[in-house]
Amino acid sequence: MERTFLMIKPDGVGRNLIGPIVSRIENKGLKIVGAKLMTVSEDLAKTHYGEHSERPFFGELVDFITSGPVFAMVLEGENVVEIGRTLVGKTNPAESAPGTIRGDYGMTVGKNIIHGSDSVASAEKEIALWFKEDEIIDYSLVNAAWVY
Ligand SMILES: Nc1ncnc2c1ncn2[C@@H]1O[C@H](COP(=O)(O)OP(=O)(O)OP(=O)(O)O)[C@@H](O)[C@H]1O
Repeated sequence: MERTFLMIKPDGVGRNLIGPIVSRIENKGLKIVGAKLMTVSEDLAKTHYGEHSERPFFGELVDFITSGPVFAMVLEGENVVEIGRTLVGKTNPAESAPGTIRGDYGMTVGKNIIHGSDSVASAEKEIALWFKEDEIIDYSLVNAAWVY
C-alpha cells in the first residue's frame, strides 16, 4: 500500500493544532503507521529542504523548522500521496482553499503549518530520512472495509 510523509511544522505544534490535524487525517480514512514528536537537527533540515538550498529564503526555512518540535507522520492508504497533498492544500495559504489544512489554519507561506510529500518518489525518500524502519508499524484497521 502507498505511503506518504506528513510533518506538522513548529507553528502548527505551537498553535496546538496536532489534534485537529490528526483528526482530519483519521476522519478521511488514512491509516497512521508512524508518528512522533521530535526536534529537527540542522543537518536533517538542510537535507530535507536540500532542493531549496540556493533560494533566498533557505536560511530562514532551516531556522524555522529547527525552532521548535515538529510532529512527523507516515500515512498509508490507496493514492495517499495525492490525497495527503489535497488535505494539506497549496504552498501559499492565501491560495489554499477553505477545508484544506493550510487554507483553514495558515496565513503566510513562511508559516504554512504542515509539509506533505509531493510525489511517491519523494515520499519514499522522506520516510527513509525521517523514520527508522522499526518506527513504522504494520497493522490492520478493522474499519478498512468501510473505506475501500
Ligand atoms: N517565498 C517563500 N518565502 C518563505 N518560505 C517559502 C517560500 N516559498 C516556499 N517557502 C517555504 O519552503 C517550503 C517548501 O517549498 P515548496 O515549494 O517545496 O512547497 P511545498 O512542497 O508545498 O512545501 P512543503 O515542502 O513544506 O510541503 C514551503 O512549505 C514554505 O514553508
